Amino acid sequence: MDWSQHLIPGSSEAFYISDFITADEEQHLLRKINETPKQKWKILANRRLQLWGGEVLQNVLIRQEMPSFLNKYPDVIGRLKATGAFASSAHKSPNHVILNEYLPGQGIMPHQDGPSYHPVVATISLGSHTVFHYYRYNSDDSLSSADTTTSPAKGGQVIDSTPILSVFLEPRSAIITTGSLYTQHLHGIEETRFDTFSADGVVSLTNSPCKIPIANWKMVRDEQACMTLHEGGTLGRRARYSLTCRDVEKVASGHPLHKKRV
Ligand SMILES: O=C(O)CCC(=O)C(=O)O
Ligand SMILES: [Fe+2]
Repeated sequence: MDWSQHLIPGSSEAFYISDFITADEEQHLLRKINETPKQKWKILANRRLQLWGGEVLQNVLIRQEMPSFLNKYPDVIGRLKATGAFASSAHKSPNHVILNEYLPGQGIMPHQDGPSYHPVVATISLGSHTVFHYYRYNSDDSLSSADTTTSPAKGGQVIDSTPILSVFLEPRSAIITTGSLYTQHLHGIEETRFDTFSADGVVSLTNSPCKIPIANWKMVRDEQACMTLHEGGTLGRRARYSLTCRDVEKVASGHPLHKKRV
């Protein structure tokens, strides 16, 4: 993988790959996601999610088999492994996937992913674009916080509401976040039904008058998105499904792979 070609301008730790999966693969994944049994969904206050590869308990993965739509067709896991992004992680490959569903108007508050994972995350977007922001803490004395999968800032740390880096994620793209962008910063998606852009890749934030440059706007391929980013305009969000792929460094031994632990 020629990483320099995918490096997001303004960052040395985030990489954007458009069309990481094909439109046919995306349709297949969306169909499989729709067909998963209801009880596989975990219902949160403002979105639903599924866990694949197992559950993480006290930073340890209790393994379950990956579904074939993640490691056979399409072989998302193998393709991510082949990029080399996980070359220095414990298993040299993601072993855990969170599938998040965002209906229009849903998002995820700024948070850190916590210490269970090797500090590389690959996120694949399906079904809709979104705008993804990275934030920093305001104070220097910020403790490195989260001990769960997605916990908001804790312990009185103040988050700077102006993102340090903002990216446009097309359906079928992958974004790979590494290093201090993972370990020291937060990430989140605003809760909005529409994203409003002004010319040359600038997005309006929903909760403040701020306008923020989209760092990867010149890397976007989709024709309509490209035009909107160039000329300004509004893009409505559709239902987005994201695959957040990571390597949980500690894996419990001695548990049969196929049996779910209760
Ligand atoms: O949906 C996304 O793109 C981000 C999800 C996320 O940050 C998480 O699951 O920790
Ligand atoms: Fe996250």
